[in-house]
Amino acid sequence: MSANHLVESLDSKRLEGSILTLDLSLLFIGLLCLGLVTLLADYAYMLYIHRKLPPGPIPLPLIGNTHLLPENKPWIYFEALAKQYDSPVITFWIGRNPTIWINDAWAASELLDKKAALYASRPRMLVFSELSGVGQYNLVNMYYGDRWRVHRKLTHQGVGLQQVRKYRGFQNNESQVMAFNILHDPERFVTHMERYATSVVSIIGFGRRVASISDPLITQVLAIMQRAAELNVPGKSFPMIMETFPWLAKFPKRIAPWLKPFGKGGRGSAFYYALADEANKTSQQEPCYVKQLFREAPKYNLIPTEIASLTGNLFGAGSDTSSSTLVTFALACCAFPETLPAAWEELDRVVGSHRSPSWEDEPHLPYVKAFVKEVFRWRSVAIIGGQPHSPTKDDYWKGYLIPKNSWVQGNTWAIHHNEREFPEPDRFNPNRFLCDSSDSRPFPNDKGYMTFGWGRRVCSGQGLAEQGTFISIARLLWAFRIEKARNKDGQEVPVDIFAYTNGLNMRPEPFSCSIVPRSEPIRDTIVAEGKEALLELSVYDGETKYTLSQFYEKPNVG
Ligand code: HEM
Repeated sequence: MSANHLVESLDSKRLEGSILTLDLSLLFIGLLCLGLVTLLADYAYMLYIHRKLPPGPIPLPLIGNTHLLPENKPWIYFEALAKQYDSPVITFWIGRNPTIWINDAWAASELLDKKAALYASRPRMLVFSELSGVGQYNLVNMYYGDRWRVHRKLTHQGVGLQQVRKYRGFQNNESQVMAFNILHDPERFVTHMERYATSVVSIIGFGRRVASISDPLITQVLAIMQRAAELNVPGKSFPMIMETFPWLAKFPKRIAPWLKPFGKGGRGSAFYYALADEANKTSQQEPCYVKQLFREAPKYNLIPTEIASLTGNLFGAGSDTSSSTLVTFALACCAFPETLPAAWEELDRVVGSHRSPSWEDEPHLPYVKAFVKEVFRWRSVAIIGGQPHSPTKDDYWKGYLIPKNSWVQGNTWAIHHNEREFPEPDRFNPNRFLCDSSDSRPFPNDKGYMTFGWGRRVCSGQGLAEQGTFISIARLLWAFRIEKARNKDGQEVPVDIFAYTNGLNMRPEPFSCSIVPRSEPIRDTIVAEGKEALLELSVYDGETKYTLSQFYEKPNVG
């Protein structure tokens, strides 16, 4: 090759290189422009829709309003937004999705109760439903439709209003055992409340009681439920940030460490199915919910994951909620001792010392009933009304659009915190629920609270929870003086009525209190009734060979 040829060939290589670089730059610029145009078009659409929706902060492209979310307790922030925009119904964009927050009882009733059929569905819930692995196999998450109807019907066969009266015997016994345990071990009152609530649903589901506070159903399952509830509150950290950026969930798990906490999904299903199958084969009890489910399974083509979710929901939806409500009751007693003498007077007059309250006493205990309602209202456990509802077609509220399939959440905190219905809302005041009291105000439903949700998705276990909460609070009020603890110097240890967990189901942060029987005759009655209750409950004694930890590495049950 001559020197000339060499120079020419070098030049042509350089030229080719330059053309390639130019091509790549053009491609890059082209893609950038396309991306920018798409982003602008998408943002223009967001702003266009935003104008039609209930008021709320202007969304940013892609992230919507997510950056505005507080680290903790967003329900307080949404309550403030409703005041700022002077509208009980507001819009808050989670990423590119507008979510609608209802902050007032009348608007909630108008939309979710009066238009129950329209708002009977759930929206897409990436974190709570899809990544958890059970999604549309669980009643709690299901879109409205035939399968939801089947699950709702089956759940009612277990804990519907007709059924729960039959459970009064063992529910009362378990509550007597709770009082007996608290008498002997008052420091661990929270654990005894958890055992009580878990045991009641365990007897219903599996015909087996939870006798010990170290039972894995309490130490493992309840702990995981509480953690899951904390993770599923709208927020800007993991995992909820994936509701803002759903594409983050599309990575293969081996290269996406943020998806690791979701494991293989469905291990809870495998555990609950194993418990159900075991109880179906071994339990001697009737009625026993799992036996009924296995009998109905062929008729409704229930797959194992569905059997697992129907039984698992008793624990997932029923035990933490019920026990947290009782912990709130204890906190209210400590913080508002002035509300107790009226309850004691009523209980002493109607019940006396030689027996504890029964359901037959209920009509004669109006103040205690009002006390229970105020516990449900004051610090409602499902603080944002459980899972969101979703309209099955476009709807309008005061001319504002509520789009089909959108995320519509009742903010129970704001609803129960409204000065108009509940003056001085942070003050625990049972008189609000006495109809002849000057503290009582109009409310859109007869119960006077919205603790159990709305419309067709109203809590399936409401009857069981209300029945159990009444008998337990009546008994604990009758049995004990529940007061602030005292330090070494005899001074009261203050309690903080705002120190609550950040979960979807909230409960008071740990606090110490003093729990002593109100009199010697009452102490004797607690002991006698507790021992008798244990004897009566012994028919439900039993063991399981399964714990949740055995299922950590096992796949879904199909
Ligand atoms: C104090 C106790 C309880 C409270 C405060 C409570 C509250 C709630 C709330 C607010 C909802 C959502 C309602 C809605 O979407 O409008 C709900 C749903 C549900 N609850 Fe409860 N609950 C309690 C106890 C129970 C118990 C004991 C069970 C069963 C044993 C249960 C089973 C369910 C189920 C299955 C759903 C889903 C219903 C559906 O989506 O169709 N809950 N609960």
